[in-house]
Amino acid sequence: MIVLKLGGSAITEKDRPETLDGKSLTAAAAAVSTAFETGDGDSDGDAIEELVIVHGGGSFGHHNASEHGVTTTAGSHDPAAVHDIHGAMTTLNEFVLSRLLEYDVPAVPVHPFSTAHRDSDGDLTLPSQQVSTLVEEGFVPVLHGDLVAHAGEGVTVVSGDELVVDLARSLDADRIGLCSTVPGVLDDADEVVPEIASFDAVADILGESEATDVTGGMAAKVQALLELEPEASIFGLGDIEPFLAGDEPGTTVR
Ligand SMILES: Nc1ncnc2c1ncn2[C@@H]1O[C@H](COP(=O)(O)OP(=O)(O)OP(=O)(O)O)[C@@H](O)[C@H]1O
Ligand SMILES: C=C(C)CCOP(=O)(O)O
Repeated sequence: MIVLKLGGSAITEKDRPETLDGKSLTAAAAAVSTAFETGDGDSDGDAIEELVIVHGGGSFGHHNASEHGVTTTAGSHDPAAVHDIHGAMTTLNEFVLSRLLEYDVPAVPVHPFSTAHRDSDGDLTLPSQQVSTLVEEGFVPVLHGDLVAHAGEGVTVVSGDELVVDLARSLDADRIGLCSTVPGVLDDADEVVPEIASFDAVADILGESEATDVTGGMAAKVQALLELEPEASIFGLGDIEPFLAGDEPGTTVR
């Protein structure tokens, strides 16, 4: 079981509201298709059979959430905000799904707003039975960063990264990959840091996203991945194929 996140910064023009990066999305869909269908998808030469995709927001969702003052902790009770933010994410989800379908990946949508919630401490509950059943039935579920019902706050944002971590646990994933617009976590000299084992060791070089982002950029990503038992890789668009083939491109978070 592989959980792969297509970062919003990789598949959209993150600094231009609601603008897709069509070329990058096509490259991502082609790479997933190669691994899923052709038989050279993993190190044994077998096609990948169990894959869950999560995508982020990029220029869809973050701008809308920022305008409405909604973050992962600060909520809203305004139905217009819900339609605006969730609507932007489902629009992007439609783009992602149709591109994957064009490449014969059996992609189907799962919208976290309709299935997940947070309690008053902000802890997320994301039922995974629907996702695992879809996988068993041969589909590739495609979830996305979204809004979720949040006790005491109305609705708050759930990032794709948080969904990845939650799904990796509940689905007992073997491999976790986060594709972003950077080739990995970069040090002060813009070189890829090959391995991260503690947050303190890299806290000084980790920052937020350069574009509008309500979920914390690279720092939040690394922090979330360090909580996981299995290793996770952070890599750029060109490394989706090697990752799905069994390599550990970019930065490995252990
Ligand atoms: N040390 C670092 N190495 C690499 N990127 C960093 C670093 N510090 C901050 N960043 C920023 O983090 C961004 C990646 O995080 P971001 O949350 O934008 O990625 P994403 O998951 O692809 O997008 P989204 O959150 O929209 O899904 C990079 O584009 C860069 O601007
Ligand atoms: C801003 C929204 C609604 C989702 C953000 O998801 P992310 O891009 O994975 O952080």
